[in-house]
Amino acid sequence: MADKKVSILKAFKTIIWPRRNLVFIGLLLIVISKAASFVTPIATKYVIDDAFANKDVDLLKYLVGAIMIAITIQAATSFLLTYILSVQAQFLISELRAQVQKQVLSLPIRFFDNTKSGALVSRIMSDVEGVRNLIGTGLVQLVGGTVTAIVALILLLRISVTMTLFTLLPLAIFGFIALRAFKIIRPIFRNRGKINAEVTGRLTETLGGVRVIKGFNAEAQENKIFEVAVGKLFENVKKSLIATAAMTSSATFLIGIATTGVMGLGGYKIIQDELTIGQFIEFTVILGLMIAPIVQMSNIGSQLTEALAGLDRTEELMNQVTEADEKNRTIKLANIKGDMVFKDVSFAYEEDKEVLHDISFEAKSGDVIALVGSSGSGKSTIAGLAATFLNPDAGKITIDGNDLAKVDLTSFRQYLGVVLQDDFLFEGTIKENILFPRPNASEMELRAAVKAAYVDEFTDRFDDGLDTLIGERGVKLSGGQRQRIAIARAVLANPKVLILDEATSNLDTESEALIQKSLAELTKGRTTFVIAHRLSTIRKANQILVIENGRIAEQGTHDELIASEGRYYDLFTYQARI
Ligand SMILES: Nc1ncnc2c1ncn2[C@@H]1O[C@H](COP(=O)(O)OP(=O)(O)OP(=O)(O)O)[C@@H](O)[C@H]1O
Repeated sequence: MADKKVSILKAFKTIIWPRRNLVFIGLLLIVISKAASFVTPIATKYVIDDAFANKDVDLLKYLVGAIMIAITIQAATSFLLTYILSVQAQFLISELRAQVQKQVLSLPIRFFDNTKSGALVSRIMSDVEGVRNLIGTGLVQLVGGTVTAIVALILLLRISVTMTLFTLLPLAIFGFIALRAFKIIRPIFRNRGKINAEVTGRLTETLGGVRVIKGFNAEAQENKIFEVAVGKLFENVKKSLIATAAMTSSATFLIGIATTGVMGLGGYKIIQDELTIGQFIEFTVILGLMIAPIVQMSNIGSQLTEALAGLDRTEELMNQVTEADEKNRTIKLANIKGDMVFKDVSFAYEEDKEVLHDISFEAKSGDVIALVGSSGSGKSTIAGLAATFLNPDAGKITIDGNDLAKVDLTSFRQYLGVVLQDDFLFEGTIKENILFPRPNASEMELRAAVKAAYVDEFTDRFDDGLDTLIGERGVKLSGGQRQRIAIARAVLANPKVLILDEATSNLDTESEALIQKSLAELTKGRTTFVIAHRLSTIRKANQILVIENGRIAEQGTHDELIASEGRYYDLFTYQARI
């Protein structure tokens, strides 16, 4: 998968061809600009050989005028070139970023379990930047440069065949070296993106987990890991620098040889009266016009290489199967009641390591299903399946009789709500965080949600109330307060199916009581799967599933399970004791 490369042809088809008009204008501009660049050397020859020799002031005026016009054209075209192409390239970069971000968000949860978020940030932000060189001035320069080199070559041959042939040999050697160097440089660039993503990924994690790092006094270890990672990055940059430097210096050396040869050979021809001084100067300047693009090629070549390497990685990401790609998801739910049935459901995260076995139960609309059991028994996995974050490997989950594996995800998830343990709050105001699932909810709905979750109990004490900023730039909230915001958010979303992962952290009794009340409010009339830690929640549940090693060990209401004095009874009496 990693070796699949974006070919120049493909990049041409998908990126350049759709913008052919702009690229064509770019090419036209570069041809005009390059054509204008020949005016100076040719005019110089006439200045020296004719105007000076014949003391022809009129010719001099005419030639100086021509040079002035040519220079103006060059300046204008180069400005337009950058303006048109670079702006278009940046526009394309923003478009691509948006596309990649969209793609990333449409990937299944399992993808995120295995990918560092920092790495994804780098994929979205940096990898697409390479197209700047494809659509921007890079490619046009390359084409323009090649055309210039060919025209220059013809002009040089017309001035002196021997001198031209003499310069071609070192240039051919350089071309050969450059081609070899690109082969070496491309994988280095490919790798750089990968290393960069790794480093950013680790760094994001380090900063996010700073409490754990400090708490375990693990700074030194973390520094070491980071040092090794940046070291790898350095090695990569060093390699590409060396390869580029070798190319540039061989260019300097070989061009030096060519120029020296021209000087010697040309000087000899002047002495022999086979060449005029004007022609000699014309030759030297035109030679410059031919060499410049060839040397530039090394630069542009590595830019294009980088662009293609970035696109390789983008392409890899774009080829990942998204949730929406699942073709069998054809049932669009228009409205749901919320009856959910698990029938013989099995699931494995990794092949041959089944973590859920033959899970069967029914959740009637509005029921609260409490999932209890020891750590790692499979409670979150069941909740993940109910939320369509995971798909069963065997068996079936139905919603109102429809196979959940065939249901269009958006149509189901609009009726889904989640309140997770460490619920995610964004930087912004409390109000924005509550409105997050339904930004256009009315003020009344907002108020109702705020009341139901007892958020006003603490926001009333803030000067800015619901408009108080939270997060890095605002107030810090307690665990209980954060939970209440998450609950208000879920109330506002008004889901039919609710996944609730109760926080295990102990809250003070007052906060606990408020959360109890708000949860009772939230679960009313919704099919709720709750990974339950609170006895009060469990007691009130319509059905308790005791999960052990991926199986339902016991199933029933609190009273039933207590009466049967089984696993639940043990768990309950143990918890009640402490
Ligand atoms: N993303 C994953 N990839 C591979 N294995 C996983 C993944 N997530 C969970 N598991 C495994 O699946 C099993 C069930 O995990 P699950 O998270 O459902 O348990 P749980 O009952 O919710 O545990 P806890 O109460 O500790 O949260 C565990 O053995 C766990 O190691």
